[in-house]
Parts: sequence; C-alpha cells; structure tokens
Amino acid sequence: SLATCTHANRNAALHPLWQSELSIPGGTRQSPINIQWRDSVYDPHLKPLKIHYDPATCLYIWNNGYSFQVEFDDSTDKSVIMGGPMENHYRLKQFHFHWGAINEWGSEHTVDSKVYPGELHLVHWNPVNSTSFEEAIMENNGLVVIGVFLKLGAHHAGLQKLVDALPAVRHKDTIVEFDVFDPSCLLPSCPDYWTYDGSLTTPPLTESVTWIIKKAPIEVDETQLEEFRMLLFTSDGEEEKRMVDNFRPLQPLMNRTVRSSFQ
Ligand SMILES: COc1ccc(C)cc1NC(=O)Nc1ccc2c(c1)[B-](O)(O)OC2
Ligand SMILES: [Zn+2]
Repeated sequence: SLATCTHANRNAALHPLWQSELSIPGGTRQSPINIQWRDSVYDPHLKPLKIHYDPATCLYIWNNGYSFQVEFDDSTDKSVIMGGPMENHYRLKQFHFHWGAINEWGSEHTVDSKVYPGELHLVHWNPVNSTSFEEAIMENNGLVVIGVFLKLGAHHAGLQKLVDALPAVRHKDTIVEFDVFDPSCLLPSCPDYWTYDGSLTTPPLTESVTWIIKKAPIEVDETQLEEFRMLLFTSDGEEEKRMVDNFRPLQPLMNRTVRSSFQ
C-alpha cells in the first residue's frame, strides 16, 4: 500500500487541482503520529468541545474501498462542532473507521506507542473559509477530524445499528440508505483530548487537518469488530480481499507540538 501511496503522491503532485503546496505530502505535517503523553503541552486556552449533531442529517452508508463511511447532509449548519482549538464552527460531512486484521493493532494514531484495535474519524469542514468539503481538503485549517480510539470490551449498543447495515455494503462502491443516526453516541463521555496539525491519512494526503484525538476510548465487543473485518476492499465479481489493516503507518512528528486540553 506504500506503493499506491507513493503513486497517489505522484498523481497529487502532477494533478493541476493539487498543485498548491498543501498537496505535496512529502511535507512537514503528515498524519497519523504517535502521541507521547509526557511531551504534550497543556494549553489552558483550549475550550471544551461543543458538539451539536442532528440525527436527521444522516444520509447513507457506503463502502468506498478504504473503509465504510456514513455520509451526512452538509448543506446547512444543522450538524456542527465548535470550541476546542477552533475559531469558528465546522460542519459534519462523514465518519468512518480504521481497524486491523486482529485485535493487536488497527488504530492510525498511537498513544505512548500503544496501538488500539480500531479508530473512528468524525470529519468536519470549515464553511467560513470554503464552499464545499472538496475545497476545504485543500485549505489550511480546512478540516477538523475528531479521532476516537476503539478498545475491545463491552458491546456498544449505539454502534450495533451501524454493524447491522454492514452486510449490505460488503463490496466496494455499494451503498445503503441510513436515515437516522446520531454519531454523538460514539463519543466517550470524558471531555479530554489532544490536538495537533496534520493531514489526511488517505489520498490526497493534504495537510489541511486540525486533529482532535480523544484521550478516552470507546468500548466495542469482539463480534462487532469481526463484522468490520467481513467487509471487502474489492468490488463484486473481483477476487475477494478482506477490508482489514486499512490504517496508514506512523509519520514523523517533525517540528510539531501536541497540545492537551487537560493537565
Ligand atoms: C480518494 O479520496 C478522495 C477523493 C475525493 C475527495 C474529495 C476526497 C478524498 N479523500 C478524502 O476525503 N480522504 C479523507 C478525508 C478525511 C479523513 C481522511 C481521509 B482520514 O485521514 O482517514 O481521516 C479523516
Ligand atoms: Zn480516517
């Protein structure tokens, strides 16, 4: 997958849309990273995160060949986040997950080199500086992504509604309607988070993301993770490849500081 990544970089570098410096992912602020807890710096100016999701803005689930993704109606400010490190509100666009073939690994970010079996990404874009998500991924501070670690443990009742829909999106480019879902049920109750400036972890790898990584994981059970692992990277009719290990390798921290909202 490194080859495809490099391939994508070459495309990104060549494609006129991605000519701007933000798009050359040989850059200085790539994601994911290992968060060294003792090196993170408490920032008392960081505000609590404010999250207002309208469950009616949920549209559908689809398999995009990287993960399964739940898309939201982002034509209004009905589902937004604000506060935290943000200077204005950001609109919810989609959420998706990353996971491993086995419970020993799967997350993109790590904490003191601890790997979790999975990681949820809630993706939001800046409607003040951009007119669409597609534009925002090219902008500095274009996106805010909330990362939540998945830990093996109790059954997650809120997640189960998602899991029950997965057989319908087993193959790449399949889609199923998903009308009412409130993703705030996937957030831990603990308000603590880290935040740092980074990038998308799949093509086009643009350096447009303010990451907010929740300190506390959510618990999911083995059967729920096993359902994720039943998905396929491949389209119907192709030789089946199980959708597992869909995480990017750790990237160098370079000249960045991770801030914490807690002491
Ligand atoms: C082929 O990929 C695309 C094609 C067309 C467009 C407009 C965007 C993309 N890519 C994209 O959104 N990636 C992407 C977006 C957001 C996040 C991540 C990846 B992540 O790092 O996993 O978590 C947050
Ligand atoms: Zn992601």
